[in-house]
Amino acid sequence: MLTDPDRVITYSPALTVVPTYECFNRCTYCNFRAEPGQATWLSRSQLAEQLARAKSHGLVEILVLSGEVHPESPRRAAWLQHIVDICDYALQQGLLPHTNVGPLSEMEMAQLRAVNVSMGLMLEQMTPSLLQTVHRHAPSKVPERRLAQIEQAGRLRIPFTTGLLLGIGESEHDRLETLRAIAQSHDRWGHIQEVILQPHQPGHRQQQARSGFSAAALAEFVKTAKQYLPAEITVQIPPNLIADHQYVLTAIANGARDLGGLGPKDEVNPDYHHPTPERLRPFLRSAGWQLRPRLPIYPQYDDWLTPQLQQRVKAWRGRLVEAPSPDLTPHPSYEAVSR
Ligand SMILES: O=c1nc2n(C[C@H](O)[C@H](O)[C@H](O)CO)c3cc(O)ccc3cc-2c(=O)[nH]1
Ligand SMILES: C[C@H]1O[C@@H](n2cnc3c(N)ncnc32)[C@H](O)[C@@H]1O
Ligand code: MET
Ligand code: SF4
Repeated sequence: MLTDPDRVITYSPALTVVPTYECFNRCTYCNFRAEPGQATWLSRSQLAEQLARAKSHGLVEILVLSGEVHPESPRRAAWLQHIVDICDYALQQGLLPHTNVGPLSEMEMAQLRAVNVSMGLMLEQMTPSLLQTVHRHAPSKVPERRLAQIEQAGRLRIPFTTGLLLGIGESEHDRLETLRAIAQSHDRWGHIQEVILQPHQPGHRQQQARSGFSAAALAEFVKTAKQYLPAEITVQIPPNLIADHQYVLTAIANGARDLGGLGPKDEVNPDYHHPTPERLRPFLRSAGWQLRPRLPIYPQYDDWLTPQLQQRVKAWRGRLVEAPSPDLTPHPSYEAVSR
């Protein structure tokens, strides 16, 4: 098939799996968390059911997103093991896990490395001023701590996704500092495959409703991100958080090339449905862009993985090459599953 590689926009057919919603942090913008002790952990039968559904819909990535147990809690080890078990089971089912569960010790991260094809942690923003506001009760969001995580991932050679949460009280200058920190870490380790520009959008569950980050400002910020980040890092934007889809095209014109995980439910922002690839494809095509599924690991990192994981990834790359989209097109009932 002849396609201009410069006119391709990617997404990852993904299902988000949540080990637990309980979280000891209280980010004021969060629509996800439950009080520690007040949420059950995902059971094996629930997981089995979700993964079966993911497979029937042609999804490939299992995005493991979790609330967090305090690093010093006696329940921390069980929490980590629960996450490892989920990734393990997803691999057994032929799916590819990507875990983003907050800061991890070096041992914890090394353990997850063996069962993930890539991992992630949003840097959010580097300015410590947010520790007085949205992150006042969120020890996991200490910027130096998160930056140290990104460094740790580089040392462990883990293909990594990070990003900025925009519109949580940071200044324009703060955003540049955050981009610079990511660029510097990548210069040291070369491990950042993509950077998510995540516009904060208010949901119905959050503690403090501030207004969302505008679609126009996001599209404009893509330009800045492209200036500050190394060219090989892909800029990702979430189409469900961009109310007016014309701005998706503006963001693409400004350098965004990926639409992130598209799946039946956005667990982080349940008030905002993902558009289906079927809906996005003709819309992008009319502007001259081809929408294509990708794996949660970018090809340049395949040889960083253990031989076992490389084998899994290779099997999927074969399928992606042979059948760029029909094979991965979600089932027609996809929209019906939303919410
Ligand atoms: O891979 C990631 N995807 C993130 N996603 C997107 C995710 O890829 C998917 O859009 C769905 O959640 C998949 O069902 C977010 C979506 C939101 O609405 C808000 C925040 C995030 C944050 C992440 C993230 O940190 N890592
Ligand atoms: C998993 C990631 O989700 C992001 N996140 C959390 N809450 C929201 C929200 N209301 N809007 C947008 N992004 C959010 C944070 O950046 C976190 O790190
Ligand atoms: N708790 C993790 C973080 O904030 C990931 C999920 S957030 C909904 O980084
Ligand atoms: S954003 Fe993540 S760390 Fe913050 S409260 Fe929600 S689940 Fe916890």
